[in-house]
Amino acid sequence: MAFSIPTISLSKPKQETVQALRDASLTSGFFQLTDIEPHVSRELILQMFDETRKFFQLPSSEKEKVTKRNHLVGGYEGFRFYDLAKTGDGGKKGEVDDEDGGWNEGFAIAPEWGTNCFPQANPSDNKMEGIDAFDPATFEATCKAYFHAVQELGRHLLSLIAQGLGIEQDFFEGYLDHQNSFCRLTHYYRADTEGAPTPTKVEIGAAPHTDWGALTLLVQDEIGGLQVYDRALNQWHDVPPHPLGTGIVCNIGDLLARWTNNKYRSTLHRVLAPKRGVHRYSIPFFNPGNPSFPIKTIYTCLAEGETPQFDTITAGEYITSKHMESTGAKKV
Ligand SMILES: O=C(O)CCC(=O)C(=O)O
Ligand SMILES: [Fe+2]
Repeated sequence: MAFSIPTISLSKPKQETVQALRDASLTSGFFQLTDIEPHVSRELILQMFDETRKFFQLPSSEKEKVTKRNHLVGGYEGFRFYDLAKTGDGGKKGEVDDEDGGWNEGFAIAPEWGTNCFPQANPSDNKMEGIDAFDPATFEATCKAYFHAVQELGRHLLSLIAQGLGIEQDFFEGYLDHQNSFCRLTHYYRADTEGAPTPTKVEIGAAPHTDWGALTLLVQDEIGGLQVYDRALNQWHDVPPHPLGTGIVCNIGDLLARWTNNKYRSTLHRVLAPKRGVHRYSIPFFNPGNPSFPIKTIYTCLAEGETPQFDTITAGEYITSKHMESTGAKKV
């Protein structure tokens, strides 16, 4: 079957959506959601992207004041904070120069982490010539509103996914009841340095990787660059952007693959760097979940006589190990 990333409308009858989510999870592991308006309004997405752009336009010295201290708090992550190529089979494909990955900077937000990860008001520092003024209070309020809207949509989708797996609708509630979900506002950029040699290999914004949690919900702007790996044809497949605010890209993460004995696909994906001088913004929402929740193969995912491919592990153990692989960070 040809590889495709299906579009799933949230305005269809529930049973149809449950089936469409199941089919997509079993095949590409990626789908594009449309008709999201009752859950996350277009206006809120546009506002969030506006705030994101203003934040990243701040001078580095301002952004660095809110640098992320460890993986349990939010904050700013400078260029090349993560080396996703180290987290799995992503870096081994030989298409990418080792030195040429990770042309992105990020800001991780999670209201549960408290407010001290957000920039504090300091009007004289937070203004740059020629660009819109950055107002920390508006930034924080928008981040929180956006986060809560996407978090609730994620919860809704996981209840539909549970139904598609033939298990109790609230199966994932225990995973979500103490969630460590976060959004990573992301800015992809590679300066257009005059006289720089023409790249001989693809330039990478985010190295090939799989996502670690249950389900990722991503809003990307209209620049494009996200690609998904088609194992059967051994080639990369573009995930075309929708007009900003009208769609959300979702993908199954490693924990759902483990829960389902690898039936639901945690698919390798990457982001090409935008053309030099072009800015790209995207905002993924990740839900790594309750750290003490056990990730044990779901009984409906084992045929008679089939054995689990993975040992039971807690969500926290898995996510922490991935975080450490990708950043070289010490356990906190
Ligand atoms: O920016 C994108 O399109 C995808 C980013 C991504 O895959 C990630 O942050 O895990
Ligand atoms: Fe990803």
